[in-house]
Amino acid sequence: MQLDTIAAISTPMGEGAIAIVRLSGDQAIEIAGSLFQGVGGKKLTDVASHTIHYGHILDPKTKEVAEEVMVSVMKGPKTFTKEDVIEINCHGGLVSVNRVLQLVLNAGARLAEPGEFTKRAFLNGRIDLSQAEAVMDLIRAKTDRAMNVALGQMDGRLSRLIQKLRQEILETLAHVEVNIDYPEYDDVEEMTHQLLIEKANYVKKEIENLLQTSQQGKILREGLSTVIVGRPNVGKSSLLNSLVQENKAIVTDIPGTTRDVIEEYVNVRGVPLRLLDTAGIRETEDIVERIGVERSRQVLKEADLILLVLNYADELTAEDVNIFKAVEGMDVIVIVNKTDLPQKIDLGRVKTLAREHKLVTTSLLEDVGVNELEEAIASLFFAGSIEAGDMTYVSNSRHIALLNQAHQSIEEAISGVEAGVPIDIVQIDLTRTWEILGEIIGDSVHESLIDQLFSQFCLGK
Ligand SMILES: Nc1nc2c(c(=O)[nH]1)N(C=O)[C@@H](CNc1ccc(C(=O)N[C@@H](CCC(=O)O)C(=O)O)cc1)CN2
Ligand SMILES: Nc1nc2c(ncn2[C@@H]2O[C@H](COP(=O)(O)OP(=O)(O)OP(=O)(O)O)[C@@H](O)[C@H]2O)c(=O)[nH]1
Ligand SMILES: [Mg+2]
Repeated sequence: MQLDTIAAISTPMGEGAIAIVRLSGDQAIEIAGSLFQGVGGKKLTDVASHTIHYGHILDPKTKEVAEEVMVSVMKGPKTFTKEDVIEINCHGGLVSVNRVLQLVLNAGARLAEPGEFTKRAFLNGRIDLSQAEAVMDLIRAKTDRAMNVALGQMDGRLSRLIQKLRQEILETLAHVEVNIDYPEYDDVEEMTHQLLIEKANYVKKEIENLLQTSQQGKILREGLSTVIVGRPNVGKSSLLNSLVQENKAIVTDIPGTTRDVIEEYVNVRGVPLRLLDTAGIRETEDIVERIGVERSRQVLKEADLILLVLNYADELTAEDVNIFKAVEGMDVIVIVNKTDLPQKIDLGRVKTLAREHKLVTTSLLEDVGVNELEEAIASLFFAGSIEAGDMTYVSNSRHIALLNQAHQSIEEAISGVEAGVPIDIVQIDLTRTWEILGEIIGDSVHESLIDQLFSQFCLGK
């Protein structure tokens, strides 16, 4: 594929030890060579591939030294984009790296769009779409486990599975075709039906298995949305601080301290949590606090896990009971906090209200019970099973949506065969399933979708 030469800063925009301007395309080496002055006059166009060279970038107009650099020269196709790639390693700092980028653009490169390097890796056949999406997940991974899922997908784990299923469908279609072409055998119709049902059920089951990993996959990717709720002053913000092991949320003895929802990511025994501290729920005249309480109620609805905090040193109130009602049917851990103070709460009643939910007592002030709470969170979710390293997880909502569609169309094919629908109609459903699965790996996707996906990447990636 013939594409123009692109360039961008591939390191974060800020102060760093080193910053990289990356170029990719036919003209990459020539453009960099026109600006580079190496030791002893060596030319980038003459050097061996996959070598790095010390020298200076000169402004061609003034002949002045713009930067002291190391330049990597990598000739395609053994590069990330499969094109010629140049990486100019500059001193960190925005001015220097921007100056080099400007010179590179003046010398004939075009500023890359966000994700355009990875898009080229895709267009040139190095990676498929689900692998490219994994690159993005990798950058955004917030925990080790999320990163491992992304690495697995980048490695093509999901792609291989999808390809296997597509191959299965293709072979089935071919088989059916042959049977139709030789209808002189008596039992051909019977055999075709049986084969179709068998194969389609296999594919359906595999799709279901994948979809089953999607909840955990999504949790690994985005973190388990965990909302801390409770009346004012029970210790919700103290709990957030204790779990993230930092004073992120303001804690005071004034009820109504937290007004807005506070969000923090934390890894609790390998379970990635997106932890949300909320304003204490109560009736209030204070306008700001009231908005806060309303927000608390809203985030509650989208939670995967509720940490419901009660005060050990206070009697249960109607508000506490209301909060129990608001979280009915959700995954809840009940935390009775402030056990260092004299007991006023009726624990028997708490147990009745908590029903099957886990109950943990804590004194956040004295750091008691936090271990038990972490244990409860971990056991509630992965039950250790996530450790199984070579699982394939589906975590991307685009993939999940496509798998659901594929599942529906394969079901239609199966019920079609069972209802005695003509084979050519069934073939259409199977072909459709094959196409939908292809969209996951980018085999049959529209260009606008590809553009949209890659535009979500960082600039320079
Ligand atoms: N400096 C730098 N670091 C980087 C990248 C980069 O582009 N530049 N990457 C960019 O995201 C990642 C590494 N990803 C890469 C993937 C494949 C190839 C590559 O050239 N593969 C060839 C050659 C392998 C070989 O030497 O045999 C190939 O598979 O054909 C390079 C980088 C992370 N670190
Ligand atoms: N004695 C005791 N005090 C605690 C404990 N946990 C928290 N506190 C104190 O209780 C007060 C309220 O704690 P916060 O964490 O701000 O409570 P909150 O639920 O976030 O309160 P709002 O944001 O107002 O809803 C603070 O003075 C904390 O230091 C505990 O286990 N024991
Ligand atoms: Mg608070």
